[in-house]
Amino acid sequence: MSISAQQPSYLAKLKQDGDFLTLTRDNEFHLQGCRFLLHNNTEVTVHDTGIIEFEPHNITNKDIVLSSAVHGNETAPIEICDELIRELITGKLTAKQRVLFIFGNPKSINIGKRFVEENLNRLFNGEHSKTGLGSNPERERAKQLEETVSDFFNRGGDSTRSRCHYDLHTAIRGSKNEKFAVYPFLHGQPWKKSQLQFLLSCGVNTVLMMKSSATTFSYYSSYVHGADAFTIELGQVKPFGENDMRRFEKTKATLKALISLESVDYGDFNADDFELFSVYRTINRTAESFSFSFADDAVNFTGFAKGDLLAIDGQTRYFAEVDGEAIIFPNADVALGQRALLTVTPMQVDSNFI
Ligand SMILES: O=C(O)CCC(=O)N[C@@H](CCC(=O)O)C(=O)O
Ligand SMILES: [Zn+2]
Repeated sequence: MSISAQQPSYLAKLKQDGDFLTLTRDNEFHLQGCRFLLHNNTEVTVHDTGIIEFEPHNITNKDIVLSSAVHGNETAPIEICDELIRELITGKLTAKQRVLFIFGNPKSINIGKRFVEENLNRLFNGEHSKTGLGSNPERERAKQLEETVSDFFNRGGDSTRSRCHYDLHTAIRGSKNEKFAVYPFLHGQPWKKSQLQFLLSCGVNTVLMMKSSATTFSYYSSYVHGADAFTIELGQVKPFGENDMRRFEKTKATLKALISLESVDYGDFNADDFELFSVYRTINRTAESFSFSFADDAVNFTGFAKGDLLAIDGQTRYFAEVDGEAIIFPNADVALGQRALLTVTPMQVDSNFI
């Protein structure tokens, strides 16, 4: 980002009301950057549309990335981040840690759709620049977001600092377990109980352990920057104004504490507090004719008996291979070659949790 010497015309209003979300929505593709100090000496940097950083004047030990609107119609996470940003700018909340907020896809917020041309959350980890398709705004945005996150973590300092990235989403379908997180593939590294405790404090007691690399934003931060990164599903997709914000109180309070305290105690780990799942397999859509055997309103975590038909992809029929194989993120409408379904089976805490 280039920050010009001349302060932008939006600055006085932004300082007064903290409404970075409206500013982002009014500038779908680009916003002049700027830097300013709050009364509490926090340095605020607007990097571009939808990208704002807070750097407190005190010594910090955490670098926190909070993203929302990677899918534009997933409004509850946007409303949560909007509130946190407003409170930081207006001084109601004081940052004690470095924090970078990202509204991923501003135009998709405005059209109320998951994406405009291409699913942004399939374009990370370099996928944005792979040959095949020409560029489009989502590919450019994925590249910019990777560069911004890299720059943010690198400026934070060495790897003794705690790096985290919570990518906030809501799911298309209802879910038996309303809130759940996806723990990206760690390539054999152990899963962290302290992160599960953080998630529990957010009201998230269900976690899926991925078994392979991905092109998602959370996998990128985990794999490339060693961050504790998760995709966090906070409920079901709803339009603005229709979210019951009482359902997000624990998440908001936990994020506020994370940002505004030097350290937070999330209590002792107790395996019984969690429902953990291991990804059993990923089913991609490869044919034009693709359908599921279950109803459009079948919820995430619905389990099937061994031998039950799950999906038909062209000539291929997929049957449940084990009793209790449960469906996550079924979506028959994805582009060819993309994930149409994840299935999971329960798992227990073992020695690979530290
Ligand atoms: O409900 C759905 O079908 C999708 C909800 C969603 O956007 N989930 C993320 C999960 C990303 C991950 O696997 O870490 C996505 O599909 O991008
Ligand atoms: Zn999403």
